[in-house]
Amino acid sequence: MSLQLPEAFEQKMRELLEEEFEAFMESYEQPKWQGLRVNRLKLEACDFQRMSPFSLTAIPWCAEGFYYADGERPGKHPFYHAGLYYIQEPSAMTPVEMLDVRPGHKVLDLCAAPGGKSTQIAAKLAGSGVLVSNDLHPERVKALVKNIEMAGVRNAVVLNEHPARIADSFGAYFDRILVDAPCSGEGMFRKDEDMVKHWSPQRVCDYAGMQEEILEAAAALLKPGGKLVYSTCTFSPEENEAMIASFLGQHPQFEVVPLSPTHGFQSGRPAWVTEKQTDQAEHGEQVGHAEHGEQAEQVGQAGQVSEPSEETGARQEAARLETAGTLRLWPHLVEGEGHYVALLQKMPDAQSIEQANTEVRTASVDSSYGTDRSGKDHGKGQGRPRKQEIRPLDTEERERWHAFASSVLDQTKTAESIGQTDKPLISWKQFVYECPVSPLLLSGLKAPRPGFFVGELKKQRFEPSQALAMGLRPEEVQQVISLDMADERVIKYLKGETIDISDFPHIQKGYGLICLGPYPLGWGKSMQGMLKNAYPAGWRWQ
Ligand SMILES: C[S@@+](CC[C@H](N)C(=O)[O-])C[C@H]1O[C@@H](n2cnc3c(N)ncnc32)[C@H](O)[C@@H]1O
Repeated sequence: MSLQLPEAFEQKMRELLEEEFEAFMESYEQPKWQGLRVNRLKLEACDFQRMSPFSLTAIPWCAEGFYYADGERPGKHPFYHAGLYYIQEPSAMTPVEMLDVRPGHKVLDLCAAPGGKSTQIAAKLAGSGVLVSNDLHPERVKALVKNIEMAGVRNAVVLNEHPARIADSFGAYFDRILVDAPCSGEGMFRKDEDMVKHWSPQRVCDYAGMQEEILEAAAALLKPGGKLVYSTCTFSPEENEAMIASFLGQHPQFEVVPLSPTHGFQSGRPAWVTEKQTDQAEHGEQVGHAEHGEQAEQVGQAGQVSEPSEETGARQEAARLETAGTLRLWPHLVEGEGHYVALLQKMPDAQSIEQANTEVRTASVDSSYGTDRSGKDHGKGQGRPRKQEIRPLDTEERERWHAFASSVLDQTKTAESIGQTDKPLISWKQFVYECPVSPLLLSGLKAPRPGFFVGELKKQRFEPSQALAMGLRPEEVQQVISLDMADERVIKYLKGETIDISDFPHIQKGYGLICLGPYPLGWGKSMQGMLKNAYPAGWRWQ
């Protein structure tokens, strides 16, 4: 086997898997599975299948998911630039499939970058409701922003925050929460050899600490009756069943919603939650990280650990058994990499522990991320991120927006629907967003995208964003230049070149939406039969 696995990992898996160990190890000899997920904000899976140049095979657990063949490069295709699909590892499509997202829901994706699952959630919301996508790491947030914009999502806010700070601001606001936790990544060893290099038993413990903190915030952010999916791409019981058992032990208002082990998935393994781990959870010393809440209360003043009560012991045991309703995806049993998924529900009658912060504060965001049309980061090169007010557009700014909307968009279809009372147009510096939540909720939070990025206020005019182009349908725009797949101008446009559009005589001076068939690629400005390219530098065909 060319892949050299850490000895301690191999030994641990041998002990856990017993007679299944050989089959598990043989999976490392097999090629990794590659998948893409069709973006239903743009088209139906069956329509994509008809026009796809790739050899697609359905992924059984995701109606929009397909395997593609080795050697194919869907990331290097104009369809990719049109946001028609997202390249996603097949097993990674499972957590959102289990989250039961419906249009109108308020959904939080707490560990979202680079955005595979956020774009999957957005497709399930179908433009109605709210998606808040968060990630702690600023560099990864840039990719998250781009992927959400490329998918044409219009109802998302992107945050770059500690989950506890989001909980302070939003309280129990969300119907659905995804915690796709940072983890030791054992399930990705076949796909990403870097994960192998960085693995160690200590890192498993470190990740367990992070996961517990993230789950604690998620618990406060979920509405009573709401559902939460916790997922990892690792095998270690400490980060999976033991994490869920410990969480349930401390949060009696939550229960596991059992998931069916179909498609070759396996049930969670309560037997792998060892007495040692249960004791650690009960006594508030989850391996390698800080104590929290109820656990910490059990540690006496002199640091002595008190015996858990009979009731606590029974609760821990019940919690351990509940993990049989969670799912494991094994690379030797499914056509995908290793994953773990648990679906939890907050009891409908649970008291909302955290109330939404109703204080009226000056809304402000801290932004140094994301790109404008020139490919520059918002706020980049201006020193450290600065705080500035989010505010509604003033009358003169609104006029600039309306002048743009009435000359470029089809007002009957769009100008009416952008910036209405439930989603006000707000500005941060010169950038304009349609905000799908009350801007007060974003007060003091780092929000690289406090909503759908519509464009920029420039001197005396409004310049539309790439995000707006990707979020529109051609019928919402007055001037559309629709090119066929075979047209060499498609690649030229994606490379940022000026293109000749003299064969579109009806196109007048001004903004036009360049489309690949009916799917937007970006803006251009036409003048005398030529189209000046407005495709952002960071998005261009390489
Ligand atoms: C497994 S990855 C998420 C993948 C993503 N859900 C997707 O489908 O594209 C875990 C993410 O958690 C982020 N992260 C790490 N610690 C975090 C924390 N304390 N709060 C929020 N996000 C965190 C990492 O930056 C990483 O992007």
